[in-house]
Amino acid sequence: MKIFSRDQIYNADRLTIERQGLAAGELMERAAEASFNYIHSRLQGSPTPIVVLAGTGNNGGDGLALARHLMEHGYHVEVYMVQVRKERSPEFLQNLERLRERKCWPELLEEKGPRPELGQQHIVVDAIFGIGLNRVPDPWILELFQYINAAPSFVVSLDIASGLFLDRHTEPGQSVEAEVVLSFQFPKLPFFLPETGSSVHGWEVLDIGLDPAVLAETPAEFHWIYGDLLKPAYRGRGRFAHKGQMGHAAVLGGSTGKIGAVRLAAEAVLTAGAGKVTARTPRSGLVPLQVGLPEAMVEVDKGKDALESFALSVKPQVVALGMGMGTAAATVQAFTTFLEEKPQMPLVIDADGLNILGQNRELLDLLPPSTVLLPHPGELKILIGEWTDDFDKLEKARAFVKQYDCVLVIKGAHTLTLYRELGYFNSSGNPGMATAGSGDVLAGIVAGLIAQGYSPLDAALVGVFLHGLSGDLAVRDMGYEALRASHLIQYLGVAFRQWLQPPAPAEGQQEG
Ligand SMILES: NC(=O)C1=CN([C@@H]2O[C@H](COP(=O)(O)OP(=O)(O)OC[C@H]3O[C@@H](n4cnc5c(N)ncnc54)[C@H](O)[C@@H]3O)[C@@H](O)[C@H]2O)[C@@H](O)CC1
Ligand SMILES: [K+]
Repeated sequence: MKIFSRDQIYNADRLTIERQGLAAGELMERAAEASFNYIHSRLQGSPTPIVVLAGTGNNGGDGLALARHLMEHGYHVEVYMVQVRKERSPEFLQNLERLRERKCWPELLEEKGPRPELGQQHIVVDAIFGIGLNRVPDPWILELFQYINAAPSFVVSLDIASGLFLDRHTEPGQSVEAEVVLSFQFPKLPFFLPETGSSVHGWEVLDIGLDPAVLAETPAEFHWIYGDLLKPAYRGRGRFAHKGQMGHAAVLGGSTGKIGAVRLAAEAVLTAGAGKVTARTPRSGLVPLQVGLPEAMVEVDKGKDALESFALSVKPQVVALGMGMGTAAATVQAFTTFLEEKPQMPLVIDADGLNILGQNRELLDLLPPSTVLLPHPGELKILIGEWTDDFDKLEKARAFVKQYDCVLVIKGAHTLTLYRELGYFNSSGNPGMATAGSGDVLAGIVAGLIAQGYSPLDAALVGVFLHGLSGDLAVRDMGYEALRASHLIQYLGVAFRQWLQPPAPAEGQQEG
């Protein structure tokens, strides 16, 4: 699903109005009806009091139109006009008039004056600012946000949590915190970034019928990725498949005390469907790997505790390296030699592989095109430098990807994969996956997919998605606390099966 910029949203609105020959206010009416349907289907007419806080732009207009629908269906609604500025948009005024025709006179909420009572029994509809926010709100409005956030009411924001900028950083505490955002047509970029996403506890995309051709022909820089979108990438297995055709991945890494990382990655390679895996570790890895993972072939290095050479006696389709590897001088030298010899297969680089690259930046220039790098935030910092906020991080990461022509997978909630000009946010996964070895498993899955012929980008997107889905399935049995990286491998088969099931009826709901 595309994530549009502000200009793209306004443009899609405008073109839809033109092409569908809509009257002024028609799209707002659709947004209000969709929001009403969402709320009504959940409240089912219950006498919950609803407080609508409307700004004076089109987001406020959405709020007023929604209030009208709610009142017409017998809900108890109090409407407040938050005087964010003197100007009022024409569609706001149109909807204000419609409310007045129905004998509803919204109360003005200004800098001075009383605040509405917001109790546990209330639902608050936050329609103060939408995507039109272009400067930090006045202090009294920020205080109003704080007042709303401190209240025990359930907050539903229209389109975006008021105060969040669509395309730049919002300081903590300067936006409404929404239990759910009813986001029109597209999810919004700040939902996916840790700093701003934390004020959006859940979100739902509501279809307001923007012109499908406009949506299709507008290229988006960011995408929200879920399983059905990835299905065309599935490569499957022929009936006459044998292991020699299903790909061979090598996993290079480990150091004494961290051999388990290689074991997890190698096991994930096989569980993701690759035909063969070779693990290359220091000598101390031989016994644990042979005993722990009998399906793997093991090559040991002359170094006892750390890798001193990356020279493989086999010719795999992909090499995953770095997990548990350490940064001993001999290992750095071995990695350097390996890159200088221009490896002829795709690489998947994780953990200490990334640390070595960050500390020896000349090596970055030696990476084969489309190398997959899988940093967590700490490793990302080593690669791209410090950032001031998430939007700055995005910019720096995109510049890095452009410079080194790599697939950069930034791990975390909504793992973000960047390649060339585009970014893809993942939809699966949960906080239980924040546990040791989780990244090793991901690297193994991605390598296992590349071995089978997936492009590095497809392997990253599918791998990240299945890894998260596996975590979501595992957590149902394990709970968040007990979930360990091994479980992500254990549930991978079920994740594959669930991914490939026929699509369920479309529903946009998503926990943010
Ligand atoms: N354009 C359309 O056809 C549609 C727009 N819709 C709604 O319209 C919203 C966008 O509406 P607007 O563009 O009117 O913008 P907003 O309603 O978000 O904001 C209103 C106006 O306030 C001003 N403003 C910005 N920052 C301010 C600040 N800090 N203090 C005071 N004033 C400030 C801006 O001039 C802005 O246009 C969307 O988020 C969505 O809710 C929906 O009705 C669907 C259709
Ligand atoms: K809002």
